[in-house]
Amino acid sequence: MDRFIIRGGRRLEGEIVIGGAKNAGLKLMVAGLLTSERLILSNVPKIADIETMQTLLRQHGIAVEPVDAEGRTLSIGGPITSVEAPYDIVSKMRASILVLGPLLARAHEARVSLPGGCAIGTRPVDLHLKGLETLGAKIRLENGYINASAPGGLVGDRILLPFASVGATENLLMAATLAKGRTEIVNAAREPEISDLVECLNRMGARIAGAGTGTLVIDGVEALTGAEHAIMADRIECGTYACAAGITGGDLRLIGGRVRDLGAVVRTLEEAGVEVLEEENAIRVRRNGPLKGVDIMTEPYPGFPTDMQAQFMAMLAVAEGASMVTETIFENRFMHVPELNRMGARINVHGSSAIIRGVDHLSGAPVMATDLRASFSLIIAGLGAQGETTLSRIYHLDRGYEAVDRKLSAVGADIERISE
Ligand SMILES: CC(=O)N[C@H]1[C@@H](OP(=O)(O)OP(=O)(O)OC[C@H]2O[C@@H](n3ccc(=O)[nH]c3=O)[C@H](O)[C@@H]2O)O[C@H](CO)[C@@H](O)[C@@H]1O
Ligand SMILES: C=C(OP(=O)(O)O)C(=O)O
Repeated sequence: MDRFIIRGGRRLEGEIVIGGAKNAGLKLMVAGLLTSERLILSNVPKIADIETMQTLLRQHGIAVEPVDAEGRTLSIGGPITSVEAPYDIVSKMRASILVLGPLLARAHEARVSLPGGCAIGTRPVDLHLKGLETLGAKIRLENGYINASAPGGLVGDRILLPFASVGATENLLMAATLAKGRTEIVNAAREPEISDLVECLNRMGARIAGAGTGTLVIDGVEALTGAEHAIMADRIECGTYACAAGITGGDLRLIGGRVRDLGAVVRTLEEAGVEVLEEENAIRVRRNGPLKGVDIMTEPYPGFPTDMQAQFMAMLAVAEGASMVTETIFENRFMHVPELNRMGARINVHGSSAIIRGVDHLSGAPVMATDLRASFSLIIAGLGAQGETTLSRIYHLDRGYEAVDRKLSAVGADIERISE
């Protein structure tokens, strides 16, 4: 298993190109299930989850072919030959559940493995299922699979989500594009990745209004066409490198990053003493003064994203004063805390909140990654620490971050990937 060795204490300076967003790209690929024509996606990141999604789409009979030599533009489309999403793929990547709505909408049936929980929480999919039932689907759970059918096709209706779930909004939104009549999703999630998906679906001929607001109105159409779409830049990758600049007192230009996508992250960086400057097609982040403790509460967009919580915690471990981080989205997203404490951090968890008492410095240690963002929080800690940190189980990181060692080395970090 590969691992990273990080020798900390180097200031990061220079430019990092932010890749296409994992959490937009995966859903945009799934949108390829909604048409028999070709969907051409560019700015595709080279990460393991995108590979897994290619495997899943091919399992459904959909062709996924690179258009350029590097495979950063993909052509997706074709007839659906299987409506089954098997356990071995879904258990690898929870976003696989998003094929359920599109399969039902186009093929009128689906058999999708239940995803189960993961390291950060139990993560039920009840809102996806209830919403699809509202659109007329018959759903039966059997042998760990969701068996769903809508022989006459889905029919539009009003769906009130009790919580603004990102995945449920996306599943229902895609399903509704081919339903008969009008669907209204109330209390829809407003994450920028959903707006990116809506933009692409509308290019494919869907009729969706309200992107970026809490109410999506979808007028179903007979069929969707092919289209071309560039995946938005990854706001979480952008925020992650901003924390790396923050802990090292660095100065980074994050190419492709957009302030408007970062929501509450910008204000929180500034409160912590990291300056954020908007430039043309880039964000510049730098820190000259001390890091200061801040309080954070994770919330749906435009609030502070749960996917940035672990990275901020690593940075705040060496801030002046205390910080309180409250996690409201997932019930078990503090797995990085014991590892950060092994590096000298002083963090106590009480229920859904963590108190971080800033220490003078962290010290390198062997640590273990538990999930995607937790992995990067340990890299951030390692970059700011004295001495050497070895991070193992980095397959979690490979799910969602491309070329971490290359990007960080190019801006002055001492980081090495050891392949075994
Ligand atoms: C691939 C992808 O885009 N993943 C993102 C997506 O995950 P995902 O789409 O799974 O996140 P949701 O917004 O659906 O989940 C948020 C909370 O709602 C709960 N819930 C969700 C659905 C449901 O049917 N029932 C239910 O109880 C979940 O268990 C969780 O506690 O949004 C999360 C919240 O911004 C991010 O952290 C993930 O990175
Ligand atoms: C939690 C994440 O992803 P997923 O929903 O795919 O587990 C994430 O991107 O931080």
